[in-house]
Amino acid sequence: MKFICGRYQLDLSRPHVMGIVNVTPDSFSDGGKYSSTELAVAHAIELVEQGADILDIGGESTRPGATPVSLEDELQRVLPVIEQLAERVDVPLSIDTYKPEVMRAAIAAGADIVNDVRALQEPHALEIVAASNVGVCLMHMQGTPQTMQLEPQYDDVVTEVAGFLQSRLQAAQAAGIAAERITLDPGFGFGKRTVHNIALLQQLPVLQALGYPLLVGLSRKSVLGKITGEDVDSRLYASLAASVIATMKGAAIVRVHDVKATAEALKVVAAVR
Ligand SMILES: Nc1nc2[nH]c(SCC(=O)O)nc2c(=O)[nH]1
Repeated sequence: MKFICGRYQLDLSRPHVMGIVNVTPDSFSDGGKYSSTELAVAHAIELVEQGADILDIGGESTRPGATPVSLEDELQRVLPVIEQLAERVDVPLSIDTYKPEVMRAAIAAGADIVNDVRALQEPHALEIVAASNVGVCLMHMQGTPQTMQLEPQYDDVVTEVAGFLQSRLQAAQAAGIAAERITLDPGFGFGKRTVHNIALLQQLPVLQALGYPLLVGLSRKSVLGKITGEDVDSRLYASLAASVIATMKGAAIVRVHDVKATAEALKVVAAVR
């Protein structure tokens, strides 16, 4: 299964690890010695050394209830990191944003993938991606980061998420984005309760049947906390279990914080799957 993303063409027949690089001032507690750019770049390089196949750079937290970040602030955070990494690492760089202006600037700075939690629904997002040769991840979210966890409701979450992703696929194809440039993502935790997240993981093969590589992000998420009782800093083992389950059920890419542990676990999956 081929994924064309900018300068790269990935063979997704083996599971790939996408390392998370959060470039938000509060994501690196360094006492102000270095800027978040230097720390983010150093962290990203370390993730590649640990086995990251892809880096996902994000300047705005989309966690439930997260405060929105201005366009200027997001650009100032992510562009220097992408520019430096484009020269220093040899893996696809993904920009985790829903803002079309950030997509445009990040692509110009060297991003190979647009990872959009809003599935290119913002005005001009489809055109910006179509005019490039970057890969794209179309993710499902119900509501917005500010509202999505207020009593999310579904009649049948898997059918509804699949239907949304199909509608976004049609929009992407209509805009001229080639199928080989597209991955899909159920958006674990984005407007879903534990029962919904578990159903989506259990029935991942239904989404895989849409015919596109699946990207899954469960790393350290609250559904794992609900299942294990562990807080966010103690969810490595649960995250590894989630990555193994997801890839055994067909996920092609897992988006994680803990790259070395996940890369090793996925070597076993690749040997057995
Ligand atoms: N494609 C994709 N992008 C993401 N960005 C975040 S940010 C929230 C967090 O990491 O807790 N989650 C995801 C995800 O699940 N899929």
